[in-house]
Amino acid sequence: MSLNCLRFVSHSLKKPPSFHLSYLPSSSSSSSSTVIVAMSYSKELAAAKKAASLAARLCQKVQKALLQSDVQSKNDKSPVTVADYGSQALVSFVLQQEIPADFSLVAEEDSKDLRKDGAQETVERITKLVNDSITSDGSYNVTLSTEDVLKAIDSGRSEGGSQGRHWVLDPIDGTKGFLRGDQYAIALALLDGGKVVLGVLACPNLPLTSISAAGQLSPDNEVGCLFFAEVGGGTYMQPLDGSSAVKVQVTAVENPEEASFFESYEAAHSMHDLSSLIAQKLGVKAPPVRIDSQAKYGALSRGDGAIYLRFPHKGYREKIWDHAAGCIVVTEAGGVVTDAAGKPLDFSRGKYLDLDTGIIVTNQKLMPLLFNAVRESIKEKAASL
Ligand SMILES: Nc1ncnc2c1ncn2[C@@H]1O[C@H](COP(=O)(O)O)[C@@H](O)[C@H]1OP(=O)(O)O
Ligand SMILES: [Mg+2]
Repeated sequence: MSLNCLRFVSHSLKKPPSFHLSYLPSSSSSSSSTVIVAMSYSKELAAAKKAASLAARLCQKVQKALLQSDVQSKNDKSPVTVADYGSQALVSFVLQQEIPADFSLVAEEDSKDLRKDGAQETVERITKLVNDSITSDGSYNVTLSTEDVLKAIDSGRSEGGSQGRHWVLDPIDGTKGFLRGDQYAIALALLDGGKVVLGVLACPNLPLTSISAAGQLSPDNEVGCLFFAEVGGGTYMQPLDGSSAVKVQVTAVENPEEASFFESYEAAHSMHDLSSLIAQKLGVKAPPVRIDSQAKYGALSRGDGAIYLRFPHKGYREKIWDHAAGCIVVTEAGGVVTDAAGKPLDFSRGKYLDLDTGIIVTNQKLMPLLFNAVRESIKEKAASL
């Protein structure tokens, strides 16, 4: 049991902020009293924030160079490859330094392609980026070799599951957005016993103030948000540069006519025609706000929009790293995240989410209306095929 796990016995305990309560059988076999274990994940949360912020800085550096480069190299996918692996290596390194015990990481990348002939130069670029990030932070007096970096990437090979603790990482969520110069996120969560207990979303290009319904950024708008949430502790947002955090809440909008909705920028990732039908049924007036990555969950958690609709095309299987951090960021801000059948997302079954058709997100008041509109629209769409 971790050091930051507090144990006490109570019959009328109120849930304290930032603590997650779970019930265990009493350690005394003769007693029938209930022992309540209050878990604080503050050390893990601090490590996750540090890891995601450093990875965001690494990604920003690569994206800046990419956007300044000529047209030909903009068509080249290698910058995102380098940033993706670099981000995973860095997050893995920081987490292992900060929380070494029982380390387990479920992450999107592995080093297979990097160990192939011809990849040496890429591995060296990644290693340099990671070492530059470690040096600029100043807390770790080490220089990683290329093999250290490959090993750090490969430590993300865990399968997750319902037992124990597992970090869950998408090192760059929204690679298409990253290449376009738009939104992307570094998404990191912790599972404990199959439940998401903390989540951090670093969104380097998300404005600090609400994004407009048109999704347009004003040129003087400062960007770079870090959202973080711990079970029972609410959701907070702070600038990625580290200044103080503010508590955020999903919108209180109850009238769908006043709601706006988020969906994927990429039509290949979510059926825009289905979300348009749902919005029409609900009476939503605003046009969809299309942005890449789990930045959608972050924006929703602070009330920029009221609804997030995600309906991948047939056959696509959702991965846990694409939703774990976003899900807790929204639920701790008062929102609800379910699949299209109204069931909560189950992160305990390994790398994949086993869900019905799609993911819908909104506040508690709007969910019943949204759920009905989703069911009707899915039926209508199926009947028209
Ligand atoms: N065909 C697909 N349908 C749905 N999601 C997809 C598909 N292909 C990739 N994705 C994933 O969607 C996420 C981005 O969603 P959005 O467009 O809403 O930002 C990424 O994690 C991306 O995975 P990957 O990270 O492997 O590219
Ligand atoms: Mg992703």
